[in-house]
Amino acid sequence: MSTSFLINEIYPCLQGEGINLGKPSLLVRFQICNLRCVWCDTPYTHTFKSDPLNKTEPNGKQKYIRHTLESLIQNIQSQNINHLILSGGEPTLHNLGLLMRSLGKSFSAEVESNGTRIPHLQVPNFLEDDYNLMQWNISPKFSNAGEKIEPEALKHWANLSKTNHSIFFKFVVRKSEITKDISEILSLIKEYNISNDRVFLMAEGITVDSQLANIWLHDECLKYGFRYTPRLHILLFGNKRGV
Ligand SMILES: Nc1nc2[nH]cc(C(=O)O)c2c(=O)[nH]1
Ligand code: SF4
Ligand SMILES: [Mg+2]
Repeated sequence: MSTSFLINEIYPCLQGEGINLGKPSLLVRFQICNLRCVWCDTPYTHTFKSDPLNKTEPNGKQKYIRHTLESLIQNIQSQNINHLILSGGEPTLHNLGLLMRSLGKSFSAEVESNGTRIPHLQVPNFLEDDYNLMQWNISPKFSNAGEKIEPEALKHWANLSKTNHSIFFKFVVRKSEITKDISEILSLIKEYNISNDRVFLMAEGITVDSQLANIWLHDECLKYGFRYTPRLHILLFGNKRGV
């Protein structure tokens, strides 16, 4: 059976978060997630309340597309953008190694992952060398998301980050609970020996207001030596699909 990829949407955009903020990119959003964060901003990748069930169609036809490796590559190559954001859902539920090996060296990529999985142990055909084919933006979800971290998986990413300089950690925090969030993040990075320099803090929220007036976040980042990331697409467009 050939490998297939469940794709929710593909669109050009400027990377809105993290170390490549502002970089022209093609966002490839994979369907399915193994978590259920309370503040998830992309529930349409894995719940049946919104997308992918199209309520206007009698049989609730699903909106995501099952691509073969070949058709996904064709779609990506036709868009003339050579930097990919592989997001979701949880993209590591799909074979990203095979995808990037097949696309070849003219494409670069960064993965937006929740860090609960260990691809070379859990994804058939994901090779240890494949980690070097993309940057990894690992965003562990903890109590503020109503989720728990996967200790073995976080240990894996933390260990890999010692030798692989393209691994970053992005923690979503809330102004209303910043003391609790920071204290959990500090104990996580201590326990897993993650360097502060690899850590981004990002304010939770899908409204323009939630991304403004974040001096509190600036101050926390400066205090602990973390990096600050805004959410550019939310600042520019608010809560909108495809941006
Ligand atoms: N512009 C833009 N940049 C992004 N970076 C990560 C995104 C995501 O949804 O994971 C995202 C997104 O949805 N839009
Ligand atoms: S890991 Fe990401 S996509 Fe999955 S439920 Fe949490 S926020 Fe949503
Ligand atoms: Mg997102």
